[in-house]
Amino acid sequence: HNEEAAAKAAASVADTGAPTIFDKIIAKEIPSDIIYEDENVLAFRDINPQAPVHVLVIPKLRDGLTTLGKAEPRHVEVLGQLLHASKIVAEKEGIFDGFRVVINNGVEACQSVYHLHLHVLGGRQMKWPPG
Ligand SMILES: CCNC(=O)OC[C@H]1O[C@@H](n2cnc3c(=O)[nH]c(N)nc32)[C@H](O)[C@@H]1O
Repeated sequence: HNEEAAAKAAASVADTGAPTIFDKIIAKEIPSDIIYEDENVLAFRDINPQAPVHVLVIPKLRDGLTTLGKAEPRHVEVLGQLLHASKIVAEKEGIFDGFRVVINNGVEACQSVYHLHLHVLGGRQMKWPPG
């Protein structure tokens, strides 16, 4: 029970709505290996890949979307755009026949950057259940 309380406390501290490193990537203030970009979405390689292909797909305008848990009806369009962009990334990366899309929500899910992002993973045999 203590673990749960600690995780909840950590999540509340982590999810402050403060700017994140992803703002600098969106603004092209720091470099990233961009795989796909349109008006609303940016997809770039993860700096610490957990598979041969590991790409992050994020909304360019955060609009309160620090985590999936903060999604509101006004976010439905961009949530769909993120999923569609994930499919485009899988096609571009040649992993269409085997890819995983992961959203980590909160500290217990190991979310570390509080700007909603989808992980597109592939290029190796995945396991189930995930850890
Ligand atoms: C651990 C999963 N939970 C999570 O929250 O994922 C956040 C993801 O963002 C990645 N990342 C962090 N900083 C940077 C950065 O400056 N550049 C890039 N290209 N990726 C970054 C990190 O490796 C992690 O997989």
